[in-house]
Amino acid sequence: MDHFLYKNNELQAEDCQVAQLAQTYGTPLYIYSRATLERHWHAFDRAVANHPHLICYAVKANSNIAVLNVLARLGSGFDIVSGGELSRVIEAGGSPDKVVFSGVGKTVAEMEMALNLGIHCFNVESAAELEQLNLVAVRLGKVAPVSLRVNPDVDAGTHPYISTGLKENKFGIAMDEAEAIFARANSLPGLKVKGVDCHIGSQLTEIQPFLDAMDRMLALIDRLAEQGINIEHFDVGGGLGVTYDDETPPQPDVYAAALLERLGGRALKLIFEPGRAIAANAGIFVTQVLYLKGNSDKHFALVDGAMNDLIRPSLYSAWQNIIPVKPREGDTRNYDIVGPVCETGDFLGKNRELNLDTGDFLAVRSSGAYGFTMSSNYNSRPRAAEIMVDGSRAHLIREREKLSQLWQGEQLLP
Ligand SMILES: Cc1ncc(COP(=O)(O)O)c(C=O)c1O
Ligand SMILES: N[C@@H](CCCC[NH3+])C(=O)O
Repeated sequence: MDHFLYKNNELQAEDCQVAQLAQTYGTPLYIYSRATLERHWHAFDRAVANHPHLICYAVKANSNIAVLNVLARLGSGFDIVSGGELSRVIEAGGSPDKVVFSGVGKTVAEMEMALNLGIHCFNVESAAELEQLNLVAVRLGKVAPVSLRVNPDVDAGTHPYISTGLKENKFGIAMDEAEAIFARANSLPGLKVKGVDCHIGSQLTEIQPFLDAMDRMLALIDRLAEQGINIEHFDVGGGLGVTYDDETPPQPDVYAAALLERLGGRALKLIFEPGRAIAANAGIFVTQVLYLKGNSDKHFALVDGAMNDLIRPSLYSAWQNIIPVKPREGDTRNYDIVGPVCETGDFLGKNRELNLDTGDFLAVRSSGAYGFTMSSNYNSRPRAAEIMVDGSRAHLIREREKLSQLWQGEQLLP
């Protein structure tokens, strides 16, 4: 069930009126639905309920502390890519022993932090990183649980910028080097081999690339077993897509059932790292029309939200639905919805048929993932506020940035 629906011709966020929220908290504004976040997480967890598993929500999709806390309370694990994300998980009440640490460039300080907190597993992405992690662990008198991220060289069929499982991408260890690096990991005193990991890309709408990757990874796991290297878990990564427009990605139950079937009775624990599938449709981005302008063939709606708040349309030419918070009767016009940033590429959507007036609120749907987390202060614009609705209640979970925060920490020369 969608928790952002019209009621009496007004957009609601759960049981709250979006227009009222926009007036109370100001725009641009991110609004998340707690019920949707919980529903999406449970959909994943239920899909593998009969198999040993851990759902590690990918923090990069939406790292607001309240969002992480909602998921931590459900018992979620977390997939992190930095010390910053790890500290957010801890602040939000997440368990370090359910954290997997992905990323190609972990620093020594981040390794130390994660070892001292006792995370579930490091997803190691290169031979060089493996050696570094071993040194750090030995120095601290610890043994690091490791999984090697192997690049299965499959085409995820997604946008090139968010495809990660091809040989030409920077991620993971090449399949033909994997066995030797596993053997090396197995011989190092500071490491304990736990798993195998892959992640082939984001916003996948077909199941086949996941299955192709899985076949290659399972064949590797079987070869490792022959060498006496026993793998406890298989981390399948994230990447399950969502509906932005008319895509029909598999639902988590269909996706998980297909993976479980491929597993063929192997007693491997499965780790999932979904980000977008949990957070994207749990959020909207609300912006207000500042000015309408146009000429005989082009109409622009200048809104107070911009590419610094929501960069997906500019960066990936991503299409996200833009809907009026209070739809008007009457004729529509073809608008480009553009922000105040001084870039031609600053748009939230192009060619949208809408009936607009100055002061109207618009909602950009599916903005709960890779929205706020990718925002910036470009043009010295303060970051938007974030709120979470929970039934008829709304909670401010991050205040709009104040102008003075934009230069905090910067110093004049003496
Ligand atoms: C290693 C890893 N895990 C999980 C994710 C989450 O991906 P998604 O939000 O597509 O589920 C990503 C991002 O693509 C990633 O790089
Ligand atoms: N930020 C991307 C997804 C990247 C996933 C991170 N590995 C998006 O908005 O679609």
